[in-house]
Amino acid sequence: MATINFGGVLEQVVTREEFPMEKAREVLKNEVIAVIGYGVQGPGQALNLKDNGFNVIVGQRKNSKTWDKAVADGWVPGETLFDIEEAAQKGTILQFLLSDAGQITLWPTLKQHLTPGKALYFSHGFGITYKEQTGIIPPADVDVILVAPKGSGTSLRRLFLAGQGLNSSYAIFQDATGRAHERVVALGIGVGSGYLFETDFKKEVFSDLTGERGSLMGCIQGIFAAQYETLRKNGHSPSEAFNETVEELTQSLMPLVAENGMDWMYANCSTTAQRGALDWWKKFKAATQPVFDELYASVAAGKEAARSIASNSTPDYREKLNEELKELRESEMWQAGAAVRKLRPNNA
Ligand SMILES: NC(=O)C1=CN([C@@H]2O[C@H](COP(=O)(O)OP(=O)(O)OC[C@H]3O[C@@H](n4cnc5c(N)ncnc54)[C@H](O)[C@@H]3O)[C@@H](O)[C@H]2O)C=CC1
Ligand SMILES: CC(=O)[C@](C)(O)C(=O)O
Ligand SMILES: [Mg+2]
Ligand SMILES: [Mg+2]
Repeated sequence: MATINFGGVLEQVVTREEFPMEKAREVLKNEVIAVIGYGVQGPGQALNLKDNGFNVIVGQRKNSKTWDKAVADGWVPGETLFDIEEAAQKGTILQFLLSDAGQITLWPTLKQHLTPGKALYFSHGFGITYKEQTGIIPPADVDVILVAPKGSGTSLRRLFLAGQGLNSSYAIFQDATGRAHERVVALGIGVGSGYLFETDFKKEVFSDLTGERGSLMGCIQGIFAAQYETLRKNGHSPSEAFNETVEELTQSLMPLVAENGMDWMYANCSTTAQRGALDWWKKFKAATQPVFDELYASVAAGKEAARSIASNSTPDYREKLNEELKELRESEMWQAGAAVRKLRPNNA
């Protein structure tokens, strides 16, 4: 473990330098890693593990779209692709990568295959932390571990193919074999993490649910929509409003933030912009702080979990989500966005 100073707080991280791929392969050489579920994280993690030389099989419902996707990705039925039960029986490490709601349905089946010494692996603290709601209570004689890539499974795969890596957190909920630590770190390196930072199941799910509802996904759409509306109300055209709200941010300014931080992005803008941004960010912070505190409380109380389980357990949940996504896509702002994207020189 390397000790790294994160803004004045010392934390332990695991990097690829100190835990190289050869070591990970050595640790897991006698394991069969069964990736259960082939949605977004499933493909990213399974393909990265396979390409990194691990022994991987995939478990997925037969006669489903994702079964066909697994076949198209090169998994061979009867050799490396099985129905969920068969994969769970063959695996020594079961990577439970169904949707959080799907995990509840499948748990009674999966549990039967968690024989002593196996490891149960999650990419989210959800099932374990909200056990009153999920009923997921693992037997005492298996390891229970977590590697949570901090990003989409799609990005995990893309970054791997580009020779880079996504950061992940890792946690141990139960160490039955004495090998939980080496198993979880080896898996974290194997799925393509750039480095791993330590957490626990509860902290992982509380921060993750806050982040995706907050600044990563929910809040950002909210502030885009609010600023766009103000500009439109005041007579600005859709192209002007979209450029000044989204396009400039994603194309020009966020890459600078990613590269070297907020002050660097500010420093590369005009002194006029810097003056205004330095004055106004505190006002926006004060306005949104109560909403973030409300959000965190809702996550901690299990209300966000309850809502997600209830809405993702209905048979038509996918259609309903697609309808809501369509509404977003067809809003004037994102239609303006589609037109703006087409005009980018590299798309033209
Ligand atoms: N989407 C992402 O990139 C990220 C996901 N995670 C976590 O990884 C885990 C997997 O998430 P996703 O890949 O997004 O899942 P997903 O929502 O794409 O579903 C994964 C698979 O579960 C199957 N499934 C759903 N309900 C089922 C049921 N009742 N019976 C059998 N199969 C069922 C689906 O067909 C799909 O193949 C979750 O715990 C999630 O919170 C963590 C980080 C990022
Ligand atoms: C991609 C990710 O990390 C999220 C947003 O937390 C998720 O998909 O659940
Ligand atoms: Mg996340
Ligand atoms: Mg999440």
